[in-house]
Order: sequence, then C-alpha cells, then structure tokens
Amino acid sequence: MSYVPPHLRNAGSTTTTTTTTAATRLSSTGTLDNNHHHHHHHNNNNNHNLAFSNSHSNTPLFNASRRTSAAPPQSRINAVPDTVFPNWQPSERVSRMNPDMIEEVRLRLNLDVTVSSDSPAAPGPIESFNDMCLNPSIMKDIAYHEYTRPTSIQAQAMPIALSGRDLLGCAETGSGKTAAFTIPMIQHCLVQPPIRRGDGPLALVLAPTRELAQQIEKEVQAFSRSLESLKTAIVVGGTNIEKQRSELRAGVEIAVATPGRFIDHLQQGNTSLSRISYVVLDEADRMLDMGFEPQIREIMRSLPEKHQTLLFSATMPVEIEALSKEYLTNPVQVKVGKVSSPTTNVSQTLVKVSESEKIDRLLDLLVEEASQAEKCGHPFPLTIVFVERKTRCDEVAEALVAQGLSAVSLHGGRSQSEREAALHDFRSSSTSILVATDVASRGLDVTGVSHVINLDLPKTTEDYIHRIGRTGRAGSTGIATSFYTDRDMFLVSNIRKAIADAESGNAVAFATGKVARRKEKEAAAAHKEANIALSRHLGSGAASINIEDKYRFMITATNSKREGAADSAWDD
Ligand SMILES: Nc1ncnc2c1ncn2[C@@H]1O[C@H](COP(=O)(O)OP(=O)(O)OP(=O)(O)O)[C@@H](O)[C@H]1O
Repeated sequence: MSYVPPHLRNAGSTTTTTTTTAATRLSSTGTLDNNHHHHHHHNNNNNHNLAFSNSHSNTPLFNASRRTSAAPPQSRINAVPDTVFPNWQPSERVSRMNPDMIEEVRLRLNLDVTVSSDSPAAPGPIESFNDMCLNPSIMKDIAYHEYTRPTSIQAQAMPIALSGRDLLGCAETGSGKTAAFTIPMIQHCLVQPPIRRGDGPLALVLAPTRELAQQIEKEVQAFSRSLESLKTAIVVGGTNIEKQRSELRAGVEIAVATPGRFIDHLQQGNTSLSRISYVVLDEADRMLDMGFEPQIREIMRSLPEKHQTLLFSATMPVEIEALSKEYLTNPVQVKVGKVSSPTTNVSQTLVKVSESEKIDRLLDLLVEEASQAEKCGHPFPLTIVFVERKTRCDEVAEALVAQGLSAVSLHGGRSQSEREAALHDFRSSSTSILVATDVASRGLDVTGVSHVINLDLPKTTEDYIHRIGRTGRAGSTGIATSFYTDRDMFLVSNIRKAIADAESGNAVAFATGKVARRKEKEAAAAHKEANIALSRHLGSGAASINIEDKYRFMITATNSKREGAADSAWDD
C-alpha cells in the first residue's frame, strides 16, 4: 500500500480525490468546480472570472489567480504579462556541430536521448558552461562553486531546458541533476517580464520531502547569489506558514515546495499559478508513491498554457511515463547510463544476520570503525544508518549514543525543528552518524558521507538505489553495508545481480514501478512458499501431508507483518 499523506486521509472515494478533500475545506456546499478539467483550454478571461467569482458553486480547488483583500481592477488582472521563451542559442561553436558529432559526444557521455517521431530533434549536448551562453551573473556563481564542467546529465539536460523544451531526465544518484534544472530555471526567470507585488512565482519546483526542498532552494540561491533581484521562497510543511505567506504575497520569482503545503497556499490565495512557466518535479516517482499524484495533477492541469515541465529522478518507474505522457509536450527523454541501477561509485556488501542480532552487529561494526578511525587519526567517517520504522530510528540512535558514538535520528515523527537540527548537525559533521527512515533516502546531498548502512533493507529496489546513493556522489566513492534476513531474499538476489554486474563493468537496470513491485512481492512470496514446502518436505519426510493451507497462513502472516509501511513514511 502506498502511503497516504495526512491531508488526504479519510478522503471519500472518488475519482478526483484532491478536489474532494480540498473542496470540502473550501466551500461549504462542497461543490466541485466542474470546469477545472478544462482550465488548460480556458482563455485568460474565463480563468480569471472563475478565480474571482464569489460563488461557492464555482470554487475551484484553488484560484487560478491570486485573490487579494482589495481585489485589483479587472484590467490589472487581465494584464498577466506574456511568458517569454527566449530564443536561446548556444555558442557558435556548438551550433555548428553536425548530427554525427552530436552522436559522438552523446556516446562518450553515456547519454541516451529520445524524442517521439513527430517532435523536433533534441538540442545537442554542451560540454562546457561557457558554450551555454548563460547570464554573466550565473557564470560567475558557477565559477564560485567550482563547477568546472557540466556532468553528463547537465551537458544534455541544460540545453534542452534552456531551449524551452519539456524534459524527462534520468541519471544516477549524485550526478548533478539539481543544477541541471536549477541553472536553466534562473536563466528562464531572468528574461521574463518582472513580477509585481501580488503576482505568483515564475518557476516552481516540487520535491517529495521538506529536507530535499530546502536543499534545492539553497542550490537555487547558490546560483543566483549575484542576482540580488531574484527572490526565492521555500514552501514546506512543519514551518511557519505566516512567513511563507508574506513572502509569497510580496512576490517571488521561484518557489521550491512540497506539494501539500504549496496547495495550502494556493487555497488560501497566498500565491497563484498564473505566471508559472517553468515547472520541475524532482524525484517525481517518490511524489507519486507518497500519494501526491492528485495534487500534482491538479497543479499541472491548472498551469497557464505556456509553460515547460521537467521531470527528474534516478529511478523511472512506468508510472512516471504515464504522467509524462499526460503532461509533457514533445518531451525529450534523457537517460544517463542504465536507468534505475545503483551507482557504481559505491561498493556494496551484504551481511546475513538474524533480526535479533541486528543492533549488536551494528554496534560492533561502528565501534570497530571508530577505533580504526582513531588509530589513523581520522575523524569518524560520516555514516547514515537506514531503518524501517520511525520508532526504531530513535531506539537505534539511543543505543549508539549509549555506546559513546555520536548519533542523531531523522524521521517524519520528529518536529520540523528537530529534523532540521539533526540534519544540520550531520551536515556540519558535529554528529557523525545519522539514523534515518526513507525520509532521508531521496536527494539528500551531504558532502563527506562515506558509508551507508541498511540496518533494515528497504522494501523496494528503487529505495535501495536511492539510499546507497547518499554516498558515492559527484564522482566520489563510498561503501554500503546491508544487513539482511530471510525475509529480504528477493531484494538480496537483485542486489547480488547488481554487485556482480558492477564487478563485470556492466551496470544492471531493474524493472521498477508498481507492476514491477507487485512482481517482486509475488516472486518473494513464491520463493518463501517454495522454501517452506521444501523444509516441510525434508523435515517430515511424509509426502502425504497436506501443508498447503498451513503455509498459506504463514505467508499471509509474514506479509501482514511487513505492512508497517505507513509507519516508516513521513508527514509532508
Ligand atoms: N558540474 C559539477 N561539477 C562539480 N560538482 C558538481 C557538478 N554538478 C553537481 N555537482 C555536485 O554533485 C553533488 C550531487 O549533485 P546533486 O545533489 O544534484 O545530485 P542528484 O543527481 O540530484 O542526486 P540524487 O539522485 O541523489 O538526488 C552535489 O554536491 C553538487 O554540488
């Protein structure tokens, strides 16, 4: 079962889930906006009439335009300035590249680029930031951050984004996807007509967790530090909504948000979608997993017609392809290397343990590491320990602290300030061990993390790929140690395949997505069934025993025990 975020819980069963919950919040009559499916095709006038209508029966999920206490005159409302899709051109040198040269560079950068047959060809990759012809301020900030040359995904995704195209981008963890969408986003905003007080943002980035959104916003600020006029807002749950409200109302060029909180602001009329022309869905597959699909669809449906959309993740399950078919226009699909495969920068180890000895084994491992580090005069290497459940997270962190190790815990059950403090301590290396649930598995970029330990293996291959990807980033190397028990056998066989393939120099890609996950579960159950049948058979020697009903019971019992999924989820 996928996790249902709190604001969607208890929603009535309906085809348009979002509108149900939201509409009940918004309108006493609970009537939905029957037109919202057609927003996309509305001309500006209709849209704004709708937005400023006082009739409850017409209340959309959120206003397409911002509602101010003193409603501006209609003429002002209709004057939403036109989005500018700049006639961006790369350097002369790059423009002269012929298709053969482009192919050659793509091959070298391990890039797989596809467009559908009826869309225009994709722009070629650009191997130097200079040839991207960016605003000089951005160039200065790129230099300041010592990015000397684009990574593979950046080389190809940036020209696509800069030329106004839609993009589906997939590249391994730690390969620089953030800058690949951030830098073109800033460039995009710079050429738009200026925002005025009361305008919504020009660009929106949605990410699945608060921590990731905060990190992305830092990156946006990093590449716009020389551009004083460019304002950004971070819009996530668990933090002061008042501050966000006034920031949004004053007007920002870029909003980086988690979907739930952003929708809250739309509903309150603190911001609008009317000027958004650049949208990024980062870790898009996770947002769908978390149950944010209705919110995302609602936002996508309500965007102004002229906009570009970029979807990014290190794993691309089939669900994403469905979403992209619906909301991307003539997209370019960019994949670097094998999609949905663990990064080869991380050496992976599997350790078989029993459930009850896990914590002792972890302590042994870490205490040993600590004494090694001390011997060599190194600080304890930054380590993330992933566990399945929130409660276990605190338990493990406490056990580590009791052993004299420095550890903090990060999970969705902690308050936002605790979450921030934990991550801050870890980022600044004042704490060397972070014990976390999957809330930390996606996108977090902490320099110096050299070890990822899975105390409990995750349920899916995707989560495994993202978790171990917290180390071995930006070309560095790292190690991953995974404890496993009998119940993890299916995932373990996948990991073994990945290890073998990494050793032989081929990255292996796993089928991902809901269908693949169901198959994984079925295969795991079949595996278990076969084992049980075998052990019964060997144990009793009595072939006549009908064990079928018994093991069916055992299988359901184990399966239901594993349904602690919601417990390990988070509260954004
Ligand atoms: N061109 C570059 N040169 C040097 N370092 C870079 C470059 N691009 C990105 N980096 C650094 O690489 C690290 C990883 O980048 P980023 O966090 O964007 O990875 P990602 O692909 O989004 O990973 P994940 O899938 O885990 O979210 C960051 O610390 C970033 O600063």
